[in-house]
Amino acid sequence: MSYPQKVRIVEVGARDGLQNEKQPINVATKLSLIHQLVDAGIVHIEAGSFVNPKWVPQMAGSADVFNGLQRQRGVTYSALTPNMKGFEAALAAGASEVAIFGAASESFSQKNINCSIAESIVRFKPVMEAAQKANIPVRGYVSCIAGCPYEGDISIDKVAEVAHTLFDMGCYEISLGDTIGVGTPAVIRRIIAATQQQVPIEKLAVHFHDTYGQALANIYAALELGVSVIDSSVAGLGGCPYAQGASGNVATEDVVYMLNGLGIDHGIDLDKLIQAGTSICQHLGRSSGSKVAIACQG
Ligand SMILES: CC(C)(COP(=O)([O-])OP(=O)([O-])OC[C@H]1O[C@@H](n2cnc3c(N)ncnc32)[C@H](O)[C@@H]1OP(=O)([O-])[O-])[C@@H](O)C(=O)NCCC(=O)NCCSC(=O)C[C@@](C)(O)CC(=O)[O-]
Repeated sequence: MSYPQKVRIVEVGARDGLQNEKQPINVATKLSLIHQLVDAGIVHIEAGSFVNPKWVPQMAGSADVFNGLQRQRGVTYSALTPNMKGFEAALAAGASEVAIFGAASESFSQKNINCSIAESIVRFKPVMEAAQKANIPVRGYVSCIAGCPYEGDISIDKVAEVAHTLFDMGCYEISLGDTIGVGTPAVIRRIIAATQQQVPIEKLAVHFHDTYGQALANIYAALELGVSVIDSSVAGLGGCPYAQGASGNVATEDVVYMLNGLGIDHGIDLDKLIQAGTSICQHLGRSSGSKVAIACQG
């Protein structure tokens, strides 16, 4: 079986991971997490989100996070931007990349960003144009690829269609999100096979939540198909505020351990990564969601 020789990890712990936390997390803690992750070798990190703070209070301090970064050369510090207001704030804060986030589910789109899928595309267009003018790369997300917390089953054709629309608009990469972690490898294979008819496989990333314990198996299936970009969250932090019951993203430590076993290059120091996860878990007063971190720490 052939896999990509090299994988890029997109670390989403500081955004997707922390956005759902009920307890306040100060800017210094977020910065410490981001700096530790970069020190561990992460080169692509979602550092925050410029959304309505009434909707996602935990991301309210994102401008301060961006302003406080000790930026390292070669590291991408990205932010979610659902509309022009978010984009302008991200630009002012110095985000090196932004992400627009759509969905393959109408109901999820309404709950998450307060508009239909078609309306979301209309809102994204000026963001794309402004980003192109400012030379800021734009990543695109498609949520609910394998199921929706409100509608259940989602058409694979819809996933491929939304992915194609975002790619066609100018997103350099499309991240396929199994927001509630219901996918299994056979389903994920079908989704990727259909989507790669519309978006080249090297432009696809996978973003799997581990709610049903399927994330690593699904990533393995994606690797077999040639996907080489994986979103993950240190210590398996996270969940989506608009997807009841969604647990964290797959833990970065567990992905790195699996990549090590497969001999796939990723550039991350597992010990330092585990340390970063331990620090944030201690701060949050909870145990790690990474099986590898738990095993390595006895
Ligand atoms: C998208 C909006 C803003 C639309 O919200 P809206 O209510 O439709 O926006 P609006 O344009 O009608 O404005 C209403 C109010 O929101 C404010 N507003 C408008 N835009 C912004 C902005 N950018 N930043 C700050 N404030 C903003 C605006 O200023 C106004 O304030 P008011 O006059 O009432 O005081 C809202 O629905 C929202 O903030 N939603 C939160 C979405 C979110 O962050 N979800 C979690 C991330 S997505 C995710 O986790 C999934 C993913 C990506 O990880 C992949 C996966 O797992 O599947």
